Amino acid sequence: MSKLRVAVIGATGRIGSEAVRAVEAADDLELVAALGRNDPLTALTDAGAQVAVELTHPDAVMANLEFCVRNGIHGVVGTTGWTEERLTALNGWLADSPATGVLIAPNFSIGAVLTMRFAQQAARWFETVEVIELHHNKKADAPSGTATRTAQLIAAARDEAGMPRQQDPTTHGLDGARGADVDGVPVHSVRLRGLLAHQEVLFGDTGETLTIRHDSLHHSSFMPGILLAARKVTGTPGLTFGLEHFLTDEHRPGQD
Ligand SMILES: NC(=O)C1=CN([C@@H]2O[C@H](COP(=O)(O)OP(=O)(O)OC[C@H]3O[C@@H](n4cnc5c(N)ncnc54)[C@H](OP(=O)(O)O)[C@@H]3O)[C@@H](O)[C@H]2O)C=CC1
Ligand SMILES: O=C(O)C1=N[C@H](C(=O)O)C[C@H](O)C1
Repeated sequence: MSKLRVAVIGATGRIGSEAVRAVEAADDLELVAALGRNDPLTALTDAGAQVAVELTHPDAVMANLEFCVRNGIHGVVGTTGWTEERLTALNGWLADSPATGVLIAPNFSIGAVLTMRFAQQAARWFETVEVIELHHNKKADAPSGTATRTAQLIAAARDEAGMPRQQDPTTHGLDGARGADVDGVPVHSVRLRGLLAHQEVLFGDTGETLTIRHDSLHHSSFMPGILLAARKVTGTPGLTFGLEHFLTDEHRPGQD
């Protein structure tokens, strides 16, 4: 059987370099291009890439994806910085290329996907909730894409349950002391040398708290999700947001 032809954009980066190794090690995938900042996107079409794994920077991702979609190359996207406006632009390109699929994953690690799921479940049972995300000190964006998505999912679950916005009685404080407001959920960002990617979702109600914590200790935590997405995206036209949509029981440990 012929191998799926995969390219990595952002191949010199922290996660991109790990993705290059993971694709090279996969029996059913062939790494056909590994692009750094100065490489032309035409290297993707020249190499006949079927899937491009995009792991760059919020400033670069849109141009890269526009090129991919317009050339019928499926996208697996880990880069952060997604807004409604950006998603609308991407959906416009996809409408002109209906056979092409793009998966955007705020987080490729199974633990982070489950954290978001559990947080959604807990959201309707606690009056108050805050998110703390902790990352390495070279990270370009804050809050993290994962924390933003987590807060959005919590807010949606609260809305669905008819819960009011949280009240914040703080009247005195320094700017930023209460974090960023994502749909009414405070999100706090820590940047610390030595960390990689971590998140706590804290719920509180009368006399009790619940903390859901996830730690990515190595970039290898993201690789099974990236490989799964590369394999599935070719058969999933249009935009998919969140790795959870690609996960099935067959991907559990010991199922192969
Ligand atoms: N969804 C997920 O599970 C994960 C997502 N991420 C996200 O992936 C992205 C990359 O993270 P990370 O690897 O830590 O970042 P790095 O800075 O280590 O790597 C970024 C890569 O993109 C390239 N790049 C940066 N800016 C540009 C630009 N303007 N044009 C073209 N190429 C550019 C860099 O080239 P150069 O080396 O020359 O600067 C490098 O190859 C971030 O958005 C991060 O949040 C990260 C981990 C997991
Ligand atoms: O920059 C990182 O490192 C990470 N970025 C993603 C995010 O912003 O959520 C995913 C993970 O947290 C690692």
